[in-house]
Amino acid sequence: MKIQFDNVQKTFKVRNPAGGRGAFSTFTAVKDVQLGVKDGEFMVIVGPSGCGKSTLLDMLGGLTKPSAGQILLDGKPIDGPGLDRGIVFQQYALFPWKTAKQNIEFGLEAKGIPRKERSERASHFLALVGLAGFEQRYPHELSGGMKQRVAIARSLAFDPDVLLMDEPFAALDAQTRETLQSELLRIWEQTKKTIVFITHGIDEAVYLGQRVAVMTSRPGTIKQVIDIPVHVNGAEEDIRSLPEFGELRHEIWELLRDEVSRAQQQEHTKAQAGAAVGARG
Ligand SMILES: Nc1ncnc2c1ncn2[C@@H]1O[C@H](COP(=O)(O)OP(=O)(O)OP(=O)(O)O)[C@@H](O)[C@H]1O
Repeated sequence: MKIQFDNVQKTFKVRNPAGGRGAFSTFTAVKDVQLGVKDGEFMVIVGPSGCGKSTLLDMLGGLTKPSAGQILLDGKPIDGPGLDRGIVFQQYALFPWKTAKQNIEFGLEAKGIPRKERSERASHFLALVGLAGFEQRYPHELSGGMKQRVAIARSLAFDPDVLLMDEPFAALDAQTRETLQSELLRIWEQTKKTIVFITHGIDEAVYLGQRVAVMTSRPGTIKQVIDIPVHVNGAEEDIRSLPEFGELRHEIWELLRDEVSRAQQQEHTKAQAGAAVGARG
């Protein structure tokens, strides 16, 4: 396995609603997460809001550590961020004062890559994401979709083994999102990267993933992993209208439906408890 989540748990210390000194308790965001991702695999993680998807990805990126269990990358426990993993977030995080090309070159410079190679690599990856001819544009001169393409090109230019994507297309309009989804599949086929992609979107999960891991709501854990047959998962135009696509979408929707209502119930109970505390205080 390229990546192995081994009984991973993450807890946070949170303030109690009643307040006061020492009024902290432990909140379990994810627990018992057991999941393997194969080398070169496109794994999608889908789950209700707040179930711990970003927490899992942050731990994979080495931005935070598991409270229990471990995450292995190539058999070694992850111990902080590294250039072997590239992260693409929902927000583009580009430097506004640098052009598209300079945004990519900047990271490569920090990696010690010579000027000529930096320039070649930046142009190559901008072309790969469909932005040839836009090298000299500043972020404010690019659309949301284009900015996200630059962010993806920047991650790829580092040549990481693994690409971690946290709802990268969530802020885009539907048409741009679909275009970028099919481009991402094309790029994945060309580069053979291992991709872990997080989303709320069921269609997006079925369209992109070779496997889709469905999470439970609080505490987040893996409820089921669904295999997506090769012919359903592909860059061809009308894959979304295949009956199998609809069946898989429905299967995941049903798995999620119970979780979403459970999460809503939890919110409701929490709100009532908060109101009771407020009334007492
Ligand atoms: N630093 C933190 N301190 C306390 N609680 C946190 C912290 N980070 C996340 N959480 C809690 O952990 C849970 C999981 O959060 P996370 O952001 O991973 O969920 P998510 O599935 O990515 O949500 P969404 O889909 O809404 O982005 C949430 O209930 C959140 O409030």
